[in-house]
Amino acid sequence: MLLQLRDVYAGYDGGDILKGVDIAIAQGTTTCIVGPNGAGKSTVLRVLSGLLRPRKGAISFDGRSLVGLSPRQILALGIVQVPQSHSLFPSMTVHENIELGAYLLKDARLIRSRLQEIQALFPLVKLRAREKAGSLSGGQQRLVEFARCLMLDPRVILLDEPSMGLDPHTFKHVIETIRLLQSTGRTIVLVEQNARTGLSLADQGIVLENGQVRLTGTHTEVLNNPEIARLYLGGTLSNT
Ligand SMILES: Nc1ncnc2c1ncn2[C@@H]1O[C@H](COP(=O)(O)OP(=O)(O)OP(=O)(O)O)[C@@H](O)[C@H]1O
Repeated sequence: MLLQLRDVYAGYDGGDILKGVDIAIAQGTTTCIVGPNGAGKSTVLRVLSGLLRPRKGAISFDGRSLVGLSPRQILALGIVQVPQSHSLFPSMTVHENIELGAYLLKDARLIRSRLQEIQALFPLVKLRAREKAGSLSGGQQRLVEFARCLMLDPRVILLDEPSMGLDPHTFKHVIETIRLLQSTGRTIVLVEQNARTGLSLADQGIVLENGQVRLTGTHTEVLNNPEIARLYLGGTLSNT
């Protein structure tokens, strides 16, 4: 397994939010974590990115422990989180924003070649390179945020509720962008409120409830689990 959490306990001043979480993620797959508000989904991403140190338990990435590493060290190992929207600098150009994604890199040639790869994958990044990021549509800005994270050539991409607050058009754009990231063979860990959509993008589905993994399975196993369907995927999500 590329990424593994074993019996992880983590939380804030108020006590543990994650209470013995076990998650195993294979290289090149997409895992979607669903569950009710407050279940600890974002907290799982926080322990993976190093923003929150687990109180107990093990987290390993490609055979090495991540516990105790700083967010910067974890980033340098190739685990990046795409920030929730509005993280671009609107008065800077698209190109300048993309370049900021390379801030850990020193080698100008490497930066150039990464930029070319990203432009090939996201033609918009080249087409609109000189325009201010703030002049792009919401969906285009999200796309630039996703593209920017590729400057570090990450092995793992963490996405926290990428669909949150988006209009249907932008939402479609974001789903297409996630599919594009998947096509590059990246490992993706996705937390998604829109459980049906999130799970349909994923190889593996994880239902987190009250800081514990309630169910792990393929996305169809999770989608078809009668109890899960009733609790989390019921009528309200059926038309998304
Ligand atoms: N920085 C923080 N300090 C203290 N408590 C926090 C902090 N961040 C989150 N919490 C608490 O931890 C619990 C789990 O939060 P988390 O964000 O992981 O939930 P979630 O499953 O992602 O749900 P949501 O969809 O509501 O974000 C919540 O009760 C929340 O109030």
